[in-house]
Amino acid sequence: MACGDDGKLSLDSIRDSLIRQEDTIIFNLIERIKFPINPSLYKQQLPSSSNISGSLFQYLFQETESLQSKVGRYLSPEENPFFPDNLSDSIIPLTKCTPVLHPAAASVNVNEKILDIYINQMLPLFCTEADDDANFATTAACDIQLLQALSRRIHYGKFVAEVKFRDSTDEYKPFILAQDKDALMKLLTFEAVEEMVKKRVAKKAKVFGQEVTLNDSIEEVKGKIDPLLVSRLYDEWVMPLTKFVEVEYLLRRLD
Ligand SMILES: C=C(O[C@@H]1C=C(C(=O)O)C=C[C@H]1O)C(=O)O
Repeated sequence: MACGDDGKLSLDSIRDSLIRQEDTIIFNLIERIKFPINPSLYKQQLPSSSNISGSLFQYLFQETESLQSKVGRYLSPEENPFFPDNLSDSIIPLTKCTPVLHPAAASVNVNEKILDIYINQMLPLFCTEADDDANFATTAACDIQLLQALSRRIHYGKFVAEVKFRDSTDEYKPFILAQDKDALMKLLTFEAVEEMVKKRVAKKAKVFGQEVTLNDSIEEVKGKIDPLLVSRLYDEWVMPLTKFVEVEYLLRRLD
C-alpha cells in the first residue's frame, strides 16, 4: 500500500497483496531451511571486549534495521521495526501524502511475539537439529529476510482492518465504542477465505519446492519443504496474528 494509493484501497487489492506476499514468505522459508537451526546464533554472548550485549543474531538484526532506517525503511506504514529503540533518523525526506491508516496504527507492533514464536516454535518445526554448521552470518541474513516478510504480512492486518472499517463503519462502530474484542474478531473473520489461504500456501510450497530437472522420466522426489508445515504455519501463527493486529488496530480506530 504505497503512498498515494488511498483511492485503490479495496479488500480485493489488499488480498491480492497478501497472496503475493505468500510467495516471498515461502521462498524465504526454503532459503532458511537449507541451514540447521544453528542455536548458538541466538544464544551466543559476544566477548565482553566487543562492547556488544545480546546474541550475535540480535546484533546483526539491530544493525541491519538501524542501517535500513537511515534509508527510509520505517517511513513506510507497511514496515514495523523489531527494535524500535535502536533506529537512526532517515536521510530520505518524508514524502507528503495523505496517510491511509489512522495515526494510532503506529502503536500496533507485534514483532516481539513474532520473534519469540519464530525462534522457539518455528525454527524447531522447520529446520533440522543437526550440529551448528557455523554459517551464522548467512543463516541470520535468511532469518532477517523471512522475519521481515512475516512481519509485513502480519501487520498488513492494519490495512485489512482499515478497509473493512471503511466498508462497514456502521457495523464496526458500536463494537469499537464498547471495546468488544470478541465481537470485532467475529465480525472481521472470513473462515472460507482462511481455508483457501491454507490450501493455496500448501500448493505453492509443493510447486516452489520441487526439484526441477531436464529428465522428464524421473519419479517425483521429495520437495524442499513440507507443504503441510507451511499450511500449519499460516493456520497457527500467521493468520491468528494478522487478525490480532486487525483487532488491536480497530480498538484504536476512533481515538
Ligand atoms: C486478512 C483477512 O482477515 C482475516 C484473516 C485472514 C488471513 O490472515 O489470511 C483471512 C481471512 C479473515 O478471516 C481477510 O479478510 O482477508
